[in-house]
Amino acid sequence: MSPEYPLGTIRTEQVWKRFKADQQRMLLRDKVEQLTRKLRGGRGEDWRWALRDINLHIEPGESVGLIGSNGSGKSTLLKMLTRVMYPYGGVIDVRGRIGALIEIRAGIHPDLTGRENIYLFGALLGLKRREVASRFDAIVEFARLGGAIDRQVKYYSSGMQMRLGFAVAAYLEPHVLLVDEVLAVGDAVFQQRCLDRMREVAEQGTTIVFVSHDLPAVESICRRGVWLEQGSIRVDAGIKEAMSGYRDSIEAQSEAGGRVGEPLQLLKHEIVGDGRENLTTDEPMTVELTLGGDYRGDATLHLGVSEGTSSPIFQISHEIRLTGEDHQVACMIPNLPLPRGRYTLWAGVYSIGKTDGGTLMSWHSVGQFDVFGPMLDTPPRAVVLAAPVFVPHRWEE
Ligand SMILES: Nc1ncnc2c1ncn2[C@@H]1O[C@H](COP(=O)(O)OP(=O)(O)OP(=O)(O)O)[C@@H](O)[C@H]1O
Repeated sequence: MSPEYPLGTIRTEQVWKRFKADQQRMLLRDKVEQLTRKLRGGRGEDWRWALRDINLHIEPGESVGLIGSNGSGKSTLLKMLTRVMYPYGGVIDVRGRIGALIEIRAGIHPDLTGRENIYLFGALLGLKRREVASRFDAIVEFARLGGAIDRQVKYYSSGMQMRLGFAVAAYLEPHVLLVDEVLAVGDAVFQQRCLDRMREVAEQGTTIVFVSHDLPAVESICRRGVWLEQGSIRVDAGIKEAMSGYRDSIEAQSEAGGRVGEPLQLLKHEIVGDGRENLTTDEPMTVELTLGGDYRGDATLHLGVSEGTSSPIFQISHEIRLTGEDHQVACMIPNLPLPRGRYTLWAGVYSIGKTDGGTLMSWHSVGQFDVFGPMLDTPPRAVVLAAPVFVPHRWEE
């Protein structure tokens, strides 16, 4: 790369990465194919592309969320940015000091104490001892390690190791901060503090690349979203646009989920408000369903509501008796606890019984609906709401 790119720049040009298929997880069919290739004089090796032609230009100070389903290549890309792995082809250049938390134990030496690890890491980043010393207290304080700082890291719990790893990565003032899923190891309060710290370092001009399946957390930190699908960049856009495309694709996949051949089908559904009008926050909502199928017996019907993603905000259940005829059932919620927005309704039916308990209609998204009413109040920075529930309330002073 030419030296004119400033510190904090990340550039990847036509990056490809492949792995040998995991021998242990290889299906018999793959094995037969591999042997056939060998017999025909081929190399007999089975490669899978984990990343295909990745071109990313990230400017200093940008905060980028890498999203995508399991196995789409997010961690592999992050590992290559930290130079833990090298590409098969293409060029990767990350300018400046890199702080990375990509695996709980990455970069942490178990035989050294927490203190020694902090100084070692600082030295590896090219910081002077004095520079590390001036940040030392902040690291220990953030990681809540107290007296354990002079204990060997091998005696730390995984939560303590993660806290040390994050504090070191985020407080030694890297030009680029790379964070993978690992935050999930910490408790909810610590996760909030990490998100808050990431926001702070972003504001100070550090470039951030954040990988997580916790979409609200990614949305609260990142301005730009890169959605990876089967090793390729599917969308590289503003975080809202990238998220909404990714969420739609999760929903489409679950709607397309193989329900053909199940004993029950959802023939009709309707979601209506009071007097069959629009749905409004804190007003009634009625869900009417017609189930078809010749199953006879007792079953549990589950309904759920999610906001875009596949994790419902709430879920309610009801026992029903199926007679083999079309079955109509309605559920009324007197005070809809949802603020203004677009939501997805989910449904599933499972039989009750000693001998034949099982899936009659698997859990899947049924349709979307809009709620009119107040917007949710904006929380303070880096506070991630697990779900947007409207709580009726009144203030007095
Ligand atoms: N060391 C490895 N050896 C063989 N295959 C690997 C290796 N690391 C990753 N892969 C494969 O590369 C692909 C991409 O994996 P990667 O872990 O980067 O995906 P991911 O998007 O981070 O997934 P997740 O969300 O589950 O963490 C997967 O098919 C995975 O099985």
